[in-house]
Amino acid sequence: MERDPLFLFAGIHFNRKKFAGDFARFRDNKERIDLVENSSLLETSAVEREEATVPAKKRKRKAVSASGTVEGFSVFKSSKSAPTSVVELKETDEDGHLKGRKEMYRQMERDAILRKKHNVHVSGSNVPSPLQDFAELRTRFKCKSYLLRNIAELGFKEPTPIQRQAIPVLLSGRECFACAPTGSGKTLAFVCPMLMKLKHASKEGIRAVILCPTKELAAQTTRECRKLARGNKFRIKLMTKALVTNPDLSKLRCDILISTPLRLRLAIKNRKMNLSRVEYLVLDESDKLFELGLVKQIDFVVKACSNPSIVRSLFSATLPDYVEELARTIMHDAIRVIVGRKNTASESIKQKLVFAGSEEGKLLALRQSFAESLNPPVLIFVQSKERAKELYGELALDNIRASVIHSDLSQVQRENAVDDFRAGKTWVLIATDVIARGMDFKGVNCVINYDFPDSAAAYIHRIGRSGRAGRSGEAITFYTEDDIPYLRNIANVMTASGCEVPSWIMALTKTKWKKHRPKRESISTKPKDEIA
Ligand SMILES: Nc1ncnc2c1ncn2[C@@H]1O[C@H](COP(=O)(O)OP(=O)(O)OP(=O)(O)O)[C@@H](O)[C@H]1O
Repeated sequence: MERDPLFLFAGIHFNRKKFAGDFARFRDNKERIDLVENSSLLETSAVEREEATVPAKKRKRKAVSASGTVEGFSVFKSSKSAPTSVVELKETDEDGHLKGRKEMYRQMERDAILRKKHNVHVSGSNVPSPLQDFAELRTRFKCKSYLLRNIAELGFKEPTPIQRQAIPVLLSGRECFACAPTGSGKTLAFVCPMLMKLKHASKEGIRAVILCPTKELAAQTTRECRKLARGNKFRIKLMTKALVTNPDLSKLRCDILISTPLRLRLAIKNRKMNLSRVEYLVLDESDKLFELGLVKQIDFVVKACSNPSIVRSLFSATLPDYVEELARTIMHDAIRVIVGRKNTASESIKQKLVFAGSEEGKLLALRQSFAESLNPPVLIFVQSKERAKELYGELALDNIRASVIHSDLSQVQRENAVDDFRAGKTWVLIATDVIARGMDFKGVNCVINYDFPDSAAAYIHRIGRSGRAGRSGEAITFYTEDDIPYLRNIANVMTASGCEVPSWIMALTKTKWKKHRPKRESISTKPKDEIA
């Protein structure tokens, strides 16, 4: 009887003596690679196991699309990557060969244990070993001391789970799509290997590009990049409005460029920006970038990054199936890294649903919370800029130190709102979804969804502004009658991250989520013409 190779390598309990016969079948190098592949499959999560059991028909369809192209999006396909083995079999003679194989199995076991400990699930062939610690960056990958020093100065003692696995994947030249909870250090997971791969500043043009869905996030990522690159002479540039109006960007001296897709597209199209030397491309918040409206711009940028040895990666806290399927078909031999369960909220956030009855009820509940228990800084999300202005007006009446951010404000005003909140000058920041993704406000104690989010992903990203980097946080979501059909969707996210939900909510039928932005009564208690 053929034994399932997965069975052979079931983690640390493998009994080599008992299965010596099976063992002998795995002699040559080709099989060694198969085994490494299989062992990585072993570590897949329950979610991935579910995928393995999808009906054959579905799987067949996937297989077909994996070899074909996605309509209007075929640009990722040209990439080459050099598969890298974690354990090199150095010995060539028979004894040495055996010794090498033994060491390889031991390493596979160690990798499996480490991944299990940190809840890391991988799939793809020949997955590099996760990092034990940051020191391994030097011993295994010859990381320069400036970077290790900067990591230490930022107070990072241990790599986070996504950093443990995604960094070696990218350093091995493999493409990667990664999904890890909000606030779990994804930025370092892609910036660190990027700095290591680029090695030093060069005059050869743009060599790395990071795409972010919003200007605020692009600015934040630029700052983080610069902090990590301190002591090296990399030119790290943010694609600002001023830069994009420069008539000729063909000679821009820049190693790393961080931009939103729209600005970068303009720069390529109208300002002769040349991305043909880009070796490293990151799509941060990739599911947002793949949303309708942005996908054309992404396609344009990715095509412009025509270097055949480019390494591309996708990072997000939410990775819907359609983005994953797209990524599967367009990336070359990519490794998938998932921390925890896909599309769940960070477990360090205490989540609560509050029935507010009406719009009036929400304002009352908010005022009451401020009076009784709310511990600033607090971030409040509403569904539109009009409502942000209205709520800001109301909180001003209560003398609460609040600021507001929405798309009607100038870039400077938006930056000031974020900076004031960061610096503690304001305690409450009222926002639309413009800052729901990626923004890292370290000490946010509570996120209030004043208006119910319009999707599960929006919920996960919004509440993920608190409970970051292992800190605890709180999230309160107000709902009214209008929101009840969608309650169950949020409740599912809550239970998946360990929060309790009343049983009547779990008994509601799940509604297929359309963008849920009902027309809501005005928040304002002031006459209309007095609202700023
Ligand atoms: N190894 C580490 N140890 C401790 N803190 C870390 C480590 N790596 C990153 N951080 C900190 O964790 C916080 C969150 O990191 P980051 O913004 O990269 O999260 P993220 O996973 O990208 O979140 P989001 O999905 O919301 O964009 C930051 O304040 C960062 O400085």
